[in-house]
Amino acid sequence: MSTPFANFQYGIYLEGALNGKRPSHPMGWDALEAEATERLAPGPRGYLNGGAGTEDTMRANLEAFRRQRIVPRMLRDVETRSLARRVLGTDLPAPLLVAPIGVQSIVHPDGELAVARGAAATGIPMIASTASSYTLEAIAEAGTASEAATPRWYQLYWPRGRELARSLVERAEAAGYGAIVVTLDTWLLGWRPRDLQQAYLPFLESVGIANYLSDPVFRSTLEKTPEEDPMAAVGQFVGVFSNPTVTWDDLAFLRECTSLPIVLKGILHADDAREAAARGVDGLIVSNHGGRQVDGAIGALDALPGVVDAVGGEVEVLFDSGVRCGADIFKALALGARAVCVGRPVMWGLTVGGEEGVKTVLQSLLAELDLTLALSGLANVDQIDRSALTTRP
Ligand SMILES: Cc1cc2nc3c(=O)[nH]c(=O)nc-3n(C[C@H](O)[C@H](O)[C@H](O)COP(=O)(O)O)c2cc1C
Ligand SMILES: CCCCC(=O)C(=O)O
Repeated sequence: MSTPFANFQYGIYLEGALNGKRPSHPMGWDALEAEATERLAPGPRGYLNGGAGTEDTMRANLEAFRRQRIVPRMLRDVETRSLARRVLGTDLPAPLLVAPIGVQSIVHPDGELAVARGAAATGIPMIASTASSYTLEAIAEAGTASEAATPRWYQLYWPRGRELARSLVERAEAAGYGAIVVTLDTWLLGWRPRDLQQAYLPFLESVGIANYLSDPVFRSTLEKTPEEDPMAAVGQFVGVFSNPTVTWDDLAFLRECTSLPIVLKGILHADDAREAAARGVDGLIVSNHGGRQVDGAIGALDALPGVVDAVGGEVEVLFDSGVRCGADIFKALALGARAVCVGRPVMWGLTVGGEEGVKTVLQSLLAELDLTLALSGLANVDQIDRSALTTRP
């Protein structure tokens, strides 16, 4: 049986030919970005599209993909194909997830609820951010309304105060999230000139703090309820959302809090990957946060092979930062990623078309990946390896 994503594009051609019906949003990745960018108000636009400092690392993420080129093989019977892959003990329809992105209601009022629904419709797991505009419980419910089987993961910003960390993790486990993704690269927000220029930070408008306002431990630290004094709650959030004192030794505490797989997001150095493996974590995400944190940092794809070589056999290595099309997913898989997370393109789909836009972006990525696989002479994702690529100087 061929992949469930095969021939997605023929459906679009047919709709156009038979019914004169064109897709409601752009089908080219650059056009999608351009349309979303045009629609957004300056504050959210800068927040979504911007990076740290000179944005050198944000560009390096894209350039790293352009340096890798696929060398297709021929005459290999690619009629029967599969994108399916088991990731952290769960069978996924494809090695693809939606990266954790906070404050999604700044681009569309339905925010994470629309992403949860759009992702569930394709079977692709969403990683819900701690800094979401809706509570983690509401996001879980939105994601199960249509397709009960789609897994979801929870991304933790490790806060100041272990009891708050425990509370968030226990809530996520109770709400059916299947893994805890701890983000390591954002103990402090990076230097982001586009946001500084506009004095724009969504949290100051109370966006992205729903999980805190609904948390009994967080609420117990406030003198007045958030309903009585919203700005005091925002101030408290800014003070506790992330905890730069956390070290490797603290991971043992997290392990005590949950039996779910633990994934560390933001690993770039092979020695950190080895340390993570030695501490018994289940997975890593090679990521530089989309170039939003350390300007001048290595392009994420350039860091991937070193991390895979260091620990690929012991720990599942996932990837994000700079994925813009099906070929990019293929390239990251070829360099050893077990699965790939897509970030900004999903937000552009959300901006342009809400739930439908998210669904279209994910379906398009899957269809493109399937076609890239087949046209490269491969029948399933396990056959993608480094021999499929050549490096352009
Ligand atoms: C607007 C925005 C918000 C983000 N919020 C979070 C977040 O709350 N938690 C997190 O771990 N990463 C967050 N990230 C980083 C993404 O998970 C991911 O690493 C990044 O988007 C990858 O870069 P790309 O989208 O350019 O491919 C955010 C990224 C963007 C663009
Ligand atoms: C509290 C920070 C959440 C958003 C984030 O991670 C980003 O803007 O990159």
